[in-house]
Amino acid sequence: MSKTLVAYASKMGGTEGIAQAVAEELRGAGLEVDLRPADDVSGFDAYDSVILGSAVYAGRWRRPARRLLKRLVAANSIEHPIRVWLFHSGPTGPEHADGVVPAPGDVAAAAIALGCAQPATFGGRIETATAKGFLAKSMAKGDLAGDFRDFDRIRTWADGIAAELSAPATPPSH
Ligand SMILES: Cc1cc2nc3c(=O)[nH]c(=O)nc-3n(C[C@H](O)[C@H](O)[C@H](O)COP(=O)(O)O)c2cc1C
Repeated sequence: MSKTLVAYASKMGGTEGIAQAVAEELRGAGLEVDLRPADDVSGFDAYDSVILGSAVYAGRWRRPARRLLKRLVAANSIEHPIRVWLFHSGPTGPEHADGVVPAPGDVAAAAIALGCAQPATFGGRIETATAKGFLAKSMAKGDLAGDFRDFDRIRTWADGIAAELSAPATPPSH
């Protein structure tokens, strides 16, 4: 039985909530799923598919997600092919939340190496109750404050992955 890893790097819990929703959706579709913080993944032997997501801070992925992505590129091989989907969460504020955040260069390059799609962008969250650090706390009082995670969109994205993972493998065409 194939198993899917949903891994995430989150500082204030917003991206963790997205990863939880993705994992729930896949489980609801009958798939076997492990949900883990990116820095708590020991290896990929048990998985034939991985969904990796990170919060975006100052235009970059969080370090545990960057590290895991590098390990994923190294682990993916003809002997053990791993199907990969990426997402990131960041934009907040009514004017930005639906926008696409381009993949940081290292992430874009890794997606090409893995042969997977560039990361899907989901809106982020900055709220007083969960903000960590001086900058986030002051942003939580400004125009960008709020929870802009669209869980319908997130679940629809996860449903698409579940459908791909559940589809019978296509035989090679000759
Ligand atoms: C200091 C700081 C810098 C941020 N930089 C970016 C950024 O460069 N791009 C972006 O889209 N979002 C940025 N954000 C928004 C966060 O990505 C958003 O709040 C996200 O939901 C945080 O995820 P987390 O709760 O999983 O840590 C920033 C937020 C803070 C507090």
